[in-house]
Amino acid sequence: MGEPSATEPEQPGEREAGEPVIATRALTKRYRGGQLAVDGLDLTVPAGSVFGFLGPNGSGKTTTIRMLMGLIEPTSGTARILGRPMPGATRAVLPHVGALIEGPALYGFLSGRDNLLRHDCADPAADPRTRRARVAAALDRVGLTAAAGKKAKAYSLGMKQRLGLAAALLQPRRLLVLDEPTNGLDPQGMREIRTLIRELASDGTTVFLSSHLLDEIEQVCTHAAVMAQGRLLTQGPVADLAAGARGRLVVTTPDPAEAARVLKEQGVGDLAVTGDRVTGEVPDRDLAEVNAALVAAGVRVRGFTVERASLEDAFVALTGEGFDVAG
Ligand SMILES: Nc1ncnc2c1ncn2[C@@H]1O[C@H](COP(=O)(O)OP(=O)(O)OP(=O)(O)O)[C@@H](O)[C@H]1O
Repeated sequence: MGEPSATEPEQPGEREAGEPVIATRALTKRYRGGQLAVDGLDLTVPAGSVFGFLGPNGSGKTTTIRMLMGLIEPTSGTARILGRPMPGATRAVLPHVGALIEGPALYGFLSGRDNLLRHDCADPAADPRTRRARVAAALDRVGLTAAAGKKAKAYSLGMKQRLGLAAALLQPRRLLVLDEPTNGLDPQGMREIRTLIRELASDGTTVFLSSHLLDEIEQVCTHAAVMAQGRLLTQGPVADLAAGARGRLVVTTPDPAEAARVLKEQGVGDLAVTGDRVTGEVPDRDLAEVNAALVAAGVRVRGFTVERASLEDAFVALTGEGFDVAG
């Protein structure tokens, strides 16, 4: 690790409470072949957040993560992690960052425990005197203590992923960067990893995870950024992003045809009738008046609500198209 200068703190970012854990300005990557993979990205990841980096395949998530971790140089723009510039401060920053990128590198013929011991040996910052205890604690953390003696090749995909997370947790971390941590897992494996992420976050670790799964982001993340074709569409608290898209008015009634007619008169657009449910865009006028108009027209109203918009609604509103997760 380099000598700290008079102007740079030795512990990255600790001086600046409240400073974002990740901040990029106009971060751009054009690959040699000419492909503009990331285009002018301004990303702000608050300390303590579980930050979902969402986008379809090919939208530039992995390229961004590789720039953040100092694995590739940006074409232009800047990235700061824990208040320090990347890739310049890579050696000072990375000991505080646990990463799981493109699946864990494991030796199948070694046990889970021996994989972690080996991994820790390769880390020059790791203290050999505390190695066994740290490996045991990391195995415990991810629920692999009972399977620690099994060869890694006998592990399920979910167990391998958890072992990869354990490797990232051998040291106390201020930031965890996880690239598609549930990719390829069955629903049970996904649940386990999501639970683990929530637990890690509740200890105060900032977690930055990429995903192409909208519901995953809604379930585990406090904040999110949405990427499409290398560009940032939006970022912020998940609740705000979803609220940015308007919900839908839902009227439940045994008189759906008459209800649809009245709602149309009341200025409700994009009406759809399915069984006893009539849905439409939330109109600009007072909903009490809309409801009163239904009742005045003799429509028997069983239910009258505005369904909360999901992150998917927000995405559709932003892009004008569905969120295609194929591939
Ligand atoms: N090494 C490379 N050289 C040239 N082009 C690349 C390279 N790596 C990625 N790309 C291209 O850059 C774009 C963004 O890719 P990237 O892998 O960052 O997206 P992603 O959102 O992480 O997608 P995925 O989830 O499929 O990994 C894609 O068009 C991809 O083909």
